[in-house]
Formats: sequence, structure tokens, C-alpha cells
Amino acid sequence: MSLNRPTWRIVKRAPFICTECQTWLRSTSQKQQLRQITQVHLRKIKTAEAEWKDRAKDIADGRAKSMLEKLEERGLVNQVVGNRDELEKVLVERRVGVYCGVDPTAASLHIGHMVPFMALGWMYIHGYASTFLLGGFTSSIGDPTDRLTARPGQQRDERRNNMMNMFEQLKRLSVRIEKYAERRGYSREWAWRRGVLNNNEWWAKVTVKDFMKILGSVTRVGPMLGRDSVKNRLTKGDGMSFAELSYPLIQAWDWWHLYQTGTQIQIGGADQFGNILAGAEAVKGIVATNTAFQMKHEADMQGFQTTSDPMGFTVPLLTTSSGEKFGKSAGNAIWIDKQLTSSFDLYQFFLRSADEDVERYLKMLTFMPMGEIKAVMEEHFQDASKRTAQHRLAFEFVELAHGLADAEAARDQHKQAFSKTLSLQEVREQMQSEVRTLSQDRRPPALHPSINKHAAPLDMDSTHNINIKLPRSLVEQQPLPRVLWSAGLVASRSEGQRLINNKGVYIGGRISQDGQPIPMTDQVSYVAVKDSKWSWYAPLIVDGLIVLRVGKWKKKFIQIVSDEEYEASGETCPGWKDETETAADPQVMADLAGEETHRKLGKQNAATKEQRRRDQASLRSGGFGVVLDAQLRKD
Ligand SMILES: N[C@@H](Cc1ccc(O)cc1)C(=O)O
Repeated sequence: MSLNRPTWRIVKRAPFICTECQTWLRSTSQKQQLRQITQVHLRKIKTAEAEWKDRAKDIADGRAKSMLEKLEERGLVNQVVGNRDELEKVLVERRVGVYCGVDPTAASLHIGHMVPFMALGWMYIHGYASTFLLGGFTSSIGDPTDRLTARPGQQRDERRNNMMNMFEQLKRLSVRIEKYAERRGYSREWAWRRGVLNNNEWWAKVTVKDFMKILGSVTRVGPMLGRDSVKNRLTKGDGMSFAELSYPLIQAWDWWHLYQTGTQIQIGGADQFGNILAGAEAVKGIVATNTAFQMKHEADMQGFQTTSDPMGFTVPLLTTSSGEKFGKSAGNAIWIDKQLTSSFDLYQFFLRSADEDVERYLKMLTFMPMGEIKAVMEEHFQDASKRTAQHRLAFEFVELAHGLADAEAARDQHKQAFSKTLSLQEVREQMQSEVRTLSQDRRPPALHPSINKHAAPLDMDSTHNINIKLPRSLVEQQPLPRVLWSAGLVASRSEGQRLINNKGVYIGGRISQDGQPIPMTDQVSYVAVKDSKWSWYAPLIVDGLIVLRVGKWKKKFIQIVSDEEYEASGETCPGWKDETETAADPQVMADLAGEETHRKLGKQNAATKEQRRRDQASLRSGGFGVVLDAQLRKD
């Protein structure tokens, strides 16, 4: 409906129909009502416009920072596509639309994706209409940027599942960003607009004819072939399909689609500079040849001084101070989805950031005001061993990504796991209260198992908590690697055994005067596991509680319950029920078979060495596959 000028057509059965939204209005009073609503709406537009102008004046007079300056001071701008000052002016003058896209190549975003989405979030809470775009169609081609080989194809089912999961996640994320911002004092204004779209929506309808006529005819092949990603693939890589070569054009078309309703700005990760630049050129080319659009557009732009050319910027790649890619290594990403990386693990991950990095992350990954970050850093350096800044970062990020309740729970669990003087009584109380909250919690739908290949076990909520229950039959008489596996501490039983051999597994207990492992009394303490046999560790179980730790960071407080109780709780874990046929687990079988062969041959091949190297790295890093700062004190 055009709210500026409602127009009416009088028809036979109902007296009035709005010609644009087709609303039937049965009486004059209904018509008046709608007119009133329209008046209110118009007033809101006027107020918002006046506020915008005031803000522009404040910026011009140096009383306030521009949007671009705010993003820059937080380290969220890497390269501007177009002219920086022009972009700044556009953002000051108009509430332009902005979008950022992501291809669902996995079922979840990882923390690296959060940087462009933070920039988008900032713009959203400053009144720019923001679109979170899911590349349902683009992911079926695969962005060839910076790749020497084509992306491995995905099964249709897998792609569909990834798409569905990530679409839901983007919707949740856009809401969480808003909620988080609200708690930081940004109250929702009428003019805030956000949307989550899937480019499948329009690609299902675009015809080759339109695509070629509108975009194909204004695109030159020379610059396309001149891009590094293309040249490298052709000279050093495995060649390139026509579909991949066209990827930037497909992305450009998305922009053109959104541009027509006001999305002038695109944000992307550091690697997206080329795609955004190509997109901006393409959209300009289309506009230049489309007189009908130009006329409409000129009318909209009347009274504005700045350019309406498409522009954008990239955000920096998130790295540690030692240059590692943040949160991603050896196929082991830190996911945003809490089924894949629990709130506790996410909290622990950030807690381990190095002192040199933490301020940068606070600026990039939270909405904390700059002044507050400065104050936190000052407090932090009074006694860096307390990790004040890391705790703050971890809390803020979990709050942003998973919500406030989860952030509080993760902080409490951390206290429980790392308190030096934790009593068994406290562990039990914490376990009780978590059982209560878990049963009230509605669980998220299970993710597609395909994502699980390199990540923590899926669809097993219990394994993602530090306090878990396990059924008696999965613990009693079982070798410890199997318990480690059921508890979600290792990905397979053979990994569990390897870690025990490497002296990386600990169990709650203490050492008696004659050097024997004996149960804990009232404080939690650990001894290294020397033997996998049930007979060795059974005496360490205190009132059905067994405490296990892998490496320095991964801990589980496990309450053993009867199989019936476990069944009734509706929980599941590796080795339970449909996964009882553990011998049929192909991963476990492959691991075990591999080990057996190596033993027989009496030598290790490169794969086993690599596995061992990874185990050790994993032990050092707490299972995240990234060694950030292993110096975390038990605070
Ligand atoms: N190419 C982007 C994702 C994307 C897809 C479609 C778009 O319109 C925009 C961005 C990436 O790989 O990160």
C-alpha cells in the first residue's frame, strides 16, 4: 500500500478498495480509520526525518561522529568500495538501505561471520534499513574468491538443510542483535527496519533472457578475466566453470534487486572487495541503460545532494595478534549455533583470547561504548591475571549470540568449573538447578548431521553442558574412552584412548599417601587417568558423580542415573538408543580399524602422526583446534 497517497476505487460489493494493497473497506468509517492510520504514519515519517536532519547537523558541526567514523573507530572498516568521503556523506544525508550476504556452505555461521554482521547491526540500530541476506542460490554455485579449486559439491539434502538452518539462524541473529542493543540503551525506533531474505526467492523467477539483457549486456568480459581469483584458478588451480566465473554477476544481480528498493550499500568480509566492486559497477551499468528506472529514481533523489551510486565496504578479517585466523583451524570452527558450540565453550573460547587482542575484539564484536571499553581495559591491566577484559568479552559475545540467560549460565558454569575451592556440595546444587532450567527449556530443532563431521556431537543437548547425566549402562563396566565419548568429551572412543595414552585425561579424585587414586572428599580435585579399565576408575565415583576432564579446559560433571530415568528425561548422547550400535559407527570403525592396521604393521603412517599432532594441539587449546593463549589462570 502506498501510505503517502492512499487511492480508492469504488466497487460494487464493498464500497471502497485501496488500489494498492487491495484492502476491502466496507464503510466510510473504515475508510476514515485507514486515513487516520495514514496520518499517524506520515507524522512519524516527518518526525524521523527531522531527527535525521538534526543528527546530520550535529555531525557537520562536530558534535557527533558520523556512522562511518563510528565503524572506523571500532575497527570495522577495512576497505571502502568507492570514495570514503562520499560514502560518509551518503550515510550522513540519507537513511540508505544496507545489506550483507552469506552463503550457507555449513549449517551455522561461525564467529568470523560475525564481523560484517556486527557492522550491519550497528547500521541497523542507527536507522539504516538492513537486510541479512542468505545466499541460497549463490551457495549452489560456490563463491570462487581466493580459491584454487572448486568447492566440493554438496548433496541436495545437505544444502537444503544448511539453508534452512542458517535462514532460521539469521532471523534469530537479527532479533538478538536488536535485543542486545536494547540492553545497551539503543531503544527501538519506528524507523528501524530489518529483513532476512533468501536470494532463492528471486532467482527462482529470473529468466536467462532478463539476466542477459539487463546484466549480461552491460558486463565486459575483460575485467572479469582480469580478477586475481580467476587468473590464479586458470594458471595455478584446477580451471573454472562458467557458473563460478559468473558468481560475481549473480551477487551483482542480488544487489540490483535490492538496490531498486533503496539498498545502496553492501558490506562484506575482507575477501568480498572484488565482488562488491564488480557489483557496484554492474548496478551502475544497469542504471545507465534503464531510462524508466532513472526517471523514477531521479524523482526520489530530488532535494538530496549526495550520489545514489552503489557503494560499500569490507570489514577486516578477524585474526589473532599472531596472525592466525580467528576461531578456525584444521576444519574446526567456532560455530554460532549453540548445538555446535555450547554457550559454555563459546565463553571459554573468548576467555582464552590474548591480552594483545582482547581490546580489538571488544570493539569489533560487542556494542559496548568506547568509553566503557577503555575503562575495562584500564581495570584489566591493573591485574591482567584476573582476565577482566576477557571475561567481559566472553559474556558480551555469548549474550549477543545466545542471549542473556545463556551468558549468565555460561559465566556461572565457568565459575563452577574453574573455582579453586569448589566443593562437591556446590557442584550438586548447580547440577540440580540446571536440571530444572533444562526441563523448562524448549530445545532447538536438531541440525542436519552433515555438519557434525568435524564438530562436537550434535543433537545431544546434554553433551554440550558441563553438568550432564549419563545412563548407568553407558558407564558401569565400560572402558573409560567410551564414557568420554558418551559424555561428548571426545569425538570417538579411539580418540579417547589416544588422549589417555598421551596423559591428557583427568578424573575427579585425589592421591592417597601411598600413591593410590582415591575418591574426592568435599573439594573437587583431579588425578591423571592411568588406566582405562572400569576396575581402575570405579572406586573414584562418589555418590553416582564422576568428574572428567580432557586437557586443561574440557570438563564434565556427570551424574549417573538409572537407564529408566535417562530414558524418561528425553535426552540422548553418543552410544544411547539408536546409537547403541556403536560398532556400526563408521567413524569409530574407521578409527579402530586404522589403529589396528598400524599396530600390525608396527609403524604409524602420516595420517596417524597428523592425528596425534592434532590431539596434542586440541589438548592444549581445550579442543577448539586453535591454540590461542594457554596461560589462562583458574580464576
Ligand atoms: N559471496 C558472499 C556471500 C554473498 C552471496 C550473495 C550476495 O548477494 C552477497 C554475498 C560470500 O561468500 O561471503
